[in-house]
Amino acid sequence: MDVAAIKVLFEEHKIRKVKVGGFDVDGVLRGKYVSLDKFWSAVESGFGFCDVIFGWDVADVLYDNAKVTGWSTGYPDAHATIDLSTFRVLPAERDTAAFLVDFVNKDGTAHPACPRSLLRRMISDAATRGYQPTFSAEFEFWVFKETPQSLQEKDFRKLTPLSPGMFGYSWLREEQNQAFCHAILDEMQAFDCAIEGLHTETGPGVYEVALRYDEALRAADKAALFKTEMKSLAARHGLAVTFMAKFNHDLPGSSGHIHQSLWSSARPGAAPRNVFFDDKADAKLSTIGRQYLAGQVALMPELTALYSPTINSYKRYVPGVWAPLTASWGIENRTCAIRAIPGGPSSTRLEYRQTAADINPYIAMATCLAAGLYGIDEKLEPPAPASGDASSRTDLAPLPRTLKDATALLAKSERAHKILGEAFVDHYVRTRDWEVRQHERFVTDWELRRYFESI
Ligand SMILES: NC(=O)CC[C@H](N)C(=O)O
Repeated sequence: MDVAAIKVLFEEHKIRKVKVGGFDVDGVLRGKYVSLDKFWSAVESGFGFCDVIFGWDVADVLYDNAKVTGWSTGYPDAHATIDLSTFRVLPAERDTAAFLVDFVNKDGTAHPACPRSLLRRMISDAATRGYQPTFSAEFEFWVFKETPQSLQEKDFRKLTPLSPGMFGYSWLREEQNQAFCHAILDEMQAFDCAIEGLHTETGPGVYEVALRYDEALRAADKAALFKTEMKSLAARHGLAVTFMAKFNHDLPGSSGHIHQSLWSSARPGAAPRNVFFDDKADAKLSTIGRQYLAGQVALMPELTALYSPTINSYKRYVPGVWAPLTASWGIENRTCAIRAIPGGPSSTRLEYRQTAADINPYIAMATCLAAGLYGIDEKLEPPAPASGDASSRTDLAPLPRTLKDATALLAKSERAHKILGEAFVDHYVRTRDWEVRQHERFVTDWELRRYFESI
């Protein structure tokens, strides 16, 4: 989209203000309002954005081990470039346009810690092999009758869910919360985050949304923006949502599954077709599809820290709640980390099920793509598809069960460094190492309840 097209859109929507933002390593959208004058000059030549957004953690505490920025560099500005094609109007601020930015170095190369730039690089790696990745995300999230203040006051405990009881696919609960459900569907459509399906999952106040598929960068934008915008939308309804992987040990976790296929044109100018589809193959999955799948299965344990980024991600990995425990795949098998979905020429695809709602969509999608392309490059053959409960199989590689173990595997993975780039993986490992250390020193309420009196 060029400047002239944006000017027409600004006229049409009577835009008076602009908000620009970029996603950090934890998938948090960091942004600000800018005046129209500032916006137009930034469109021309970019603008400065303090690089502390890559120097602090999810709670704005400064890393003690980062190399990309820090006290030693003085936290200078990173250079941000506005992606005009991400134009949106904010649902609750109808005169305010929103744009996403990419972070770049002074020489124009991508900033090593910028997740959106990482995904761009993987998409361009796919393009050099002739493939266009088509992705989508689905998220489960829990909704509470709480506000940001009440969450703090209650210390995140004894929260009131939007609705009581276990009631999956509940026609009733949706009707009882109709204003909220309609707002999700209508506002997300208007915000270019179109939803294919919305339903209650099993648990008090838990919903699942399937976002419509799109070209990978746009799919990641939609996933990341959905999570951000959902929090604002809920607040306007007097509600709060969480995308934690596991907010309560007694209830199911929240998935963040990623649907994937690669598309390619047989010759220049021809319409692209889904190269995962082969009508004659098992599960309709072509050789390219099998190789892509094999790459993801082979690299799954060592890339887990990228797919499961928080301490909490690993609490979801328990038996009996459809969260995978092994590096496995199966045909229409929801106990596996990857579900092959045999469909028609356009719908045959892979569902990556290891990931939870706490993913940074850019990093998770970039990692899926990098691992899949690795499988194609190496012409890997996947293991036999798992049937029955793949989580209880002891012959399949287990997934790491803590962020500490997953980070150690990632740190020593030569393949991860090769396919995702030294600079990004080095920075990412540092951030996860920090996260582990932050957690290790913390005394939890579980410890107090268990040991305080009795030990
Ligand atoms: N929708 C589902 O397949 C359930 C997923 C499950 N809640 C998980 O954490 O992975």
